[in-house]
Amino acid sequence: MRFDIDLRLYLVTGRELLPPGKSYEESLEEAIKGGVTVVQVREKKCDTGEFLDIAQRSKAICDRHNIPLIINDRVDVALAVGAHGVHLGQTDMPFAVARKLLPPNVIIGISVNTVEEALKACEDGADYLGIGAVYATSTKDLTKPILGPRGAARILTALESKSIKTVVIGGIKRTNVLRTLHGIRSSGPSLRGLDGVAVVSDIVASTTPFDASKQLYNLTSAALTSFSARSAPTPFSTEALLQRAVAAFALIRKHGPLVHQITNTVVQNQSANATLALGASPIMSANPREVEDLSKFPGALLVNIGTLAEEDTAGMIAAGFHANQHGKPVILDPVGVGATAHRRQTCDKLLNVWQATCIKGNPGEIGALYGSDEVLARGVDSVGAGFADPASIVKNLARREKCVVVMTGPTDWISDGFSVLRIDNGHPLLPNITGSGCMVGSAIACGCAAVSASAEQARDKDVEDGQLVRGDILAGIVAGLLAITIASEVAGGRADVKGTGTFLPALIDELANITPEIIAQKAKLNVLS
Ligand SMILES: Cc1ncc(COP(=O)(O)OP(=O)(O)O)c(N)n1
Ligand SMILES: Cc1nc(C(=O)O)sc1CCOP(=O)(O)O
Repeated sequence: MRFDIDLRLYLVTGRELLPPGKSYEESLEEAIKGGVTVVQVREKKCDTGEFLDIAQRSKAICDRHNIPLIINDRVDVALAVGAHGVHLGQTDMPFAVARKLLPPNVIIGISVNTVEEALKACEDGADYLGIGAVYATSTKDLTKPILGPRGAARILTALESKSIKTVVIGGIKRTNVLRTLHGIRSSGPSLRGLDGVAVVSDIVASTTPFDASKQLYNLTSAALTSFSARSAPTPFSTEALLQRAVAAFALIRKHGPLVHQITNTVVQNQSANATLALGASPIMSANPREVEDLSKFPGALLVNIGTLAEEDTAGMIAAGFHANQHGKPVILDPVGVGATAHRRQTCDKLLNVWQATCIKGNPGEIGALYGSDEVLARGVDSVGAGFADPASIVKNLARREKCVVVMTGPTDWISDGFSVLRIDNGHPLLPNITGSGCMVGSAIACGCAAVSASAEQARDKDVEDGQLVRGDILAGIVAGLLAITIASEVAGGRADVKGTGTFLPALIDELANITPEIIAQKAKLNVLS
């Protein structure tokens, strides 16, 4: 029977990173007191005698606090100090040899960077996997590709049927740990997530390792507890969702939340006017120097890659990162992502840094993100008849990206990865004005901003709940979609609207005129599953 270790906060040591004046023992003990649940001694530069000495001193501290100790690379050192386990990389002693040398109760963890390595380690009988590197790190010279949360999630998806424990490593910090845990989950039915995170510099390089590990532990523990308490959401009826969406719409007017929009130069003005008409407050800025401050206001962030200027990308990356950190919903509008390799690479980069709350696109854009060529894009537009099975496309992409996916068109298809819904509101003039899709993105962002601001106002900030965003996000998204599509119907039906030129100002007027009652009355919403 092997040790059953709690992997929630796995400290990997790094003596060379200690801040001046902090001893190794002091730092380790403070980190353990803060919440570290397992310690790995990692020494890459010392000889065997020094390694043994450090391992013995670490073991004494860990024993005092009843925390298991793992030794990096060296089976002999692990045996000599009576460690609870050994961590082996792909080029270290082969698993089978280490297994033979170690007592049966000593655990073996294996580093993996690919699905193949993960499956092989499971077959061999490893006790846990260290998946990495998730992000760039200066703690180690990486020789394998950086996985990003989505690459790590692909490994977890391949482990659907396995019971092996997993942690991730590489660049994990207090600022990104929630986003990491939320993003790295299997796309399969089990939705399995990680068992913990392994951290070096965010704890070891800190002058206050107690605080660092306490925060990391609280965030990780709360997130993992919230995942284990959660199964597939309870199914809901069309009527119930409509009620939620109507309530969410009313919150836009009640809170007037800030909607930070990094959007393209073609539509800035009309997106800002649509946001104001709905009752929210737009701010249009891609400047990396101010996105952190903006992320502190309740509301939402919209990232629209429509005119993708080089200088805007840094702002998009930083804005999403800080929005995740402050619990703000992030809406990605991947305009024209199918049109160029640069747009595809940019979306990949964005989605590997931050976790989107909602991805909204036309069929060409959603197909390009999904990796399907069933519907092709011409520039920013979709071409062809659409997907044969749009419900499966939105549901599968939502599961993969851990967010709500909205695919717009005469019918809007929406999924959170569990339910699929459709909305059949809209007017034929809507797609004929430039930037109508971008305004839909702004309306969705307004709905998300409202439910999030309302939930943030109500929550007890002293209790860590492990959530990345709060509020009834699906209802907020549906509220935004219904508001703009219904407003387009009313505007398009007006006698003074003669074509696209008169339609746009009428649409802005009708966005301002729309009420919860009009939404409840005119919604063509259907929950399909
Ligand atoms: C928990 C955890 N995961 C991965 C590693 C990396 O181990 P390895 O591949 O052996 O590389 P080095 O740490 O030896 O540089 C780890 N140490 N811990
Ligand atoms: C020891 C180690 N192994 C990695 C891997 O990818 O296998 S990354 C890494 C260093 C992690 O340090 P930090 O938390 O400071 O980024």
